[in-house]
Amino acid sequence: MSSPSFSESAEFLRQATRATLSDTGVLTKGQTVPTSSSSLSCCAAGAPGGSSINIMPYENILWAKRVSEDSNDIEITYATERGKRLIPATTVLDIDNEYGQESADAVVEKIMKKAYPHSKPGMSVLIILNPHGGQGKALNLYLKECKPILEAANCRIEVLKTTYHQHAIDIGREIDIAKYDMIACCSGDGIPYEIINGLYQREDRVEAFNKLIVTQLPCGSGNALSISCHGTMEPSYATLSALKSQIVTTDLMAVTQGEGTDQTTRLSFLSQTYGIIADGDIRTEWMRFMGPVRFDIGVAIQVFSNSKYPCEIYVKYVAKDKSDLSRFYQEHSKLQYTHSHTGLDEGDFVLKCPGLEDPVPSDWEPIDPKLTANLAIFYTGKMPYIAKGTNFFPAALPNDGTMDMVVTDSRTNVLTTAEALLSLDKGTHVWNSEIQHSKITAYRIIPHPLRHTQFSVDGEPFSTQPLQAEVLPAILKTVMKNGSFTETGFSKYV
Ligand SMILES: Nc1ncnc2c1ncn2[C@@H]1O[C@H](COP(=O)(O)OP(=O)(O)OP(=O)(O)O)[C@@H](O)[C@H]1O
Repeated sequence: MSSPSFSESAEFLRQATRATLSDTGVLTKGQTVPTSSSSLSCCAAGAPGGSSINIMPYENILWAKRVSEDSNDIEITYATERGKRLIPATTVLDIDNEYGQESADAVVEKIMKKAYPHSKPGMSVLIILNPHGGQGKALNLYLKECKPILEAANCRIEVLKTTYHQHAIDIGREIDIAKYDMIACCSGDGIPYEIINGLYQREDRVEAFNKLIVTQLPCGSGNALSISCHGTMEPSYATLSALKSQIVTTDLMAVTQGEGTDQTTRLSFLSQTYGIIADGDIRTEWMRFMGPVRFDIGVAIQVFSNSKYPCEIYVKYVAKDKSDLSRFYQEHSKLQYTHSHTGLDEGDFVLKCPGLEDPVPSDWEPIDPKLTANLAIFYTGKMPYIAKGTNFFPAALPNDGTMDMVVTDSRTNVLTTAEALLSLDKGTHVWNSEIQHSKITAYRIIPHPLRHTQFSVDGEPFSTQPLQAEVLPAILKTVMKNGSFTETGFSKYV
């Protein structure tokens, strides 16, 4: 099915509508500009005397330009709600020049500055599209929801489709970084993971991470990056957020397995898990046709069968118990996380922890062996939402230099575990006294090879060799709608 082109979906008002600029948007009086009921989109307000005032918020404006050299009328293209998604629309306005002798060009410049306070208009965007993503829906979602917004915002767009498993690693390793401002992954979480790792494997990785913004336009079945950063699962809303939001440099986690020359390190932006959750994902691979619900089923099966995953875990804590963690969160959540960052150097990518062949450092603590002999869930993460409605790491902060760790014991009453898992949407599970929740900078986990299982790193299967991870602070440029992660509600409880 072909998607509506921009000109088909736009609503043109041929006659210029009188308008003025306000602090928050462009105001039109009397005549109605196409509007929507969404607060994110344009909204109409009643004015005294029955005439209406319509507000087109700057955050929805994609482009402004003079209609022609002979006219002072200004054509504005903006995102407006249609059903559940945003589409571009265009209107022509005769904007009051109440700012002295300003020319129409100066008014256009003013609108564009207000429309793009955090980013460059007309970015050069490389779309990495996984045609199999989201049970095969990714291409259609891109054409219908993302492309019209990108085109209306005058982005330079190049699309690369992945044609084999891990293709995006090769793309990240080989692309000409000079050509792009942003890599937008029209996919699930697998493609951003691969792109980040491809960039990491480049000789010029410092330049690559200094230059490129990596984001997700949610077209997969797991879209944690978009939910955590854009606060939405809707690709058109995420596209608007990708173009407009503040750039934040987030921490990543370096995950190492193997020793000496066999050592491999991968970057993880989301999470690593071992035990029930990893098994729930891996053992239900065959249920992929069911979509995300397969994961819930997998976890429920493991919880109710009281599965345990014996291992040893050594941790470098920053905030071990819940009260330390609350204090740490209060201090760090107030910090400003946005900055334009071009100052990385090779030292930022060098691992600081000893290799797996070396002893665990003396300032790392073992988790109680009685617990790890009966481990149910080991989960470390950097982003709050690991799936829609799953607020697993509500205390996660973009660049606090830590990862959040959640550990549970299979000896805990099944109903207590189930209750904790049922409160994942609110993120209140971390307050359950049976759940260990800490902020850490590094860990080593050594599974006891008793059963056939795997680690899951950003949703990708990793073998059950010993695994070590450490935080690489503030190295990935991404965009976050409010300059930080999507609200989790954690601050209400600290
Ligand atoms: N053309 C392709 N053929 C086979 N595998 C592919 C292809 N393109 C990408 N992949 C693989 O698909 C996997 C999942 O990608 P992605 O996260 O985008 O999709 P998803 O719909 O969220 O799937 P998942 O349910 O696995 O999270 C990645 O491991 C990636 O390497």
